[in-house]
Amino acid sequence: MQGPARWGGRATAARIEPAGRLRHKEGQAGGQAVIELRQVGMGYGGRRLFAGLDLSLQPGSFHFLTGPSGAGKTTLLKLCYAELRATEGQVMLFGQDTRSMGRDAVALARRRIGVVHQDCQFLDHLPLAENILLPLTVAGRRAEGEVHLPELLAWVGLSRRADALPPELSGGERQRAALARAVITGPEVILADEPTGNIDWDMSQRLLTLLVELNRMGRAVLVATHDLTLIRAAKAQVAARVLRLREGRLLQAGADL
Ligand SMILES: Nc1ncnc2c1ncn2[C@@H]1O[C@H](COP(=O)(O)OP(=O)(O)OP(=O)(O)O)[C@@H](O)[C@H]1O
Repeated sequence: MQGPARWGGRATAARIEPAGRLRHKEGQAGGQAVIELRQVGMGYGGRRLFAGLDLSLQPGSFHFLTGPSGAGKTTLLKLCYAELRATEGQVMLFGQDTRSMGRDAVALARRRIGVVHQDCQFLDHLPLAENILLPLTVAGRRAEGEVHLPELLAWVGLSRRADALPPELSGGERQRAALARAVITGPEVILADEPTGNIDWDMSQRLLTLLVELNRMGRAVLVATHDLTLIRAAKAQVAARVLRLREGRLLQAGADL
């Protein structure tokens, strides 16, 4: 595994952060949350999933979100990056209420959030490197990405797979590629939905380490996962808060985890 010592830790972190933003630390007194949900309610087709839900992600924080299948973890993540609009309450992105933001403002805020989706889809006809560059290509910032790409690929351990097509990748390689794609724009927040869903324990650990490293670089990280073993393993690496979504309520998990 490539650890911070091997690839240069913080110095490298600065280089894989093209946007050159941030360096907040968790616990900055009274600091503005990067994402905040206030009394949020959400449901589909008249069926309420949750209500009165509060969540505040501070810069530099690390949260796990757990809960039974169908509790609404993916839905909650989608609210956090304004993929969905809440049916009740306020969703604040970087201090702005999404209800009063136009489409462009929401799009700008979303660029500051990197998302690793549960199914991590790629364009199968494009090599891995192109897929990772895609968010910057679309934003007209491809050249910026090309400068950082070799180091980013090395960081996720995929230097030798740059030319591979997505269908040729293993599950763990896909997850790491998805993480690289999520961070190439230099987001301030990383939201990961079951990033270790289909990969073995060693690879889960490796992915966890990458997320912890991102967090040490100052990013807020929120990971939705069923995997309580992963959460327990993370405790040795990071001061993470564990939130449990269950029967429409979001609770801080106790010492039983
Ligand atoms: N677009 C949608 N339309 C209707 N119902 C939906 C939609 N998306 C999700 N649901 C339902 O909402 C509930 C919560 O789904 P969600 O995917 O958020 O849960 P989850 O906790 O992430 O589940 P899992 O752990 O299985 O991924 C489920 O019952 C799901 O079927």
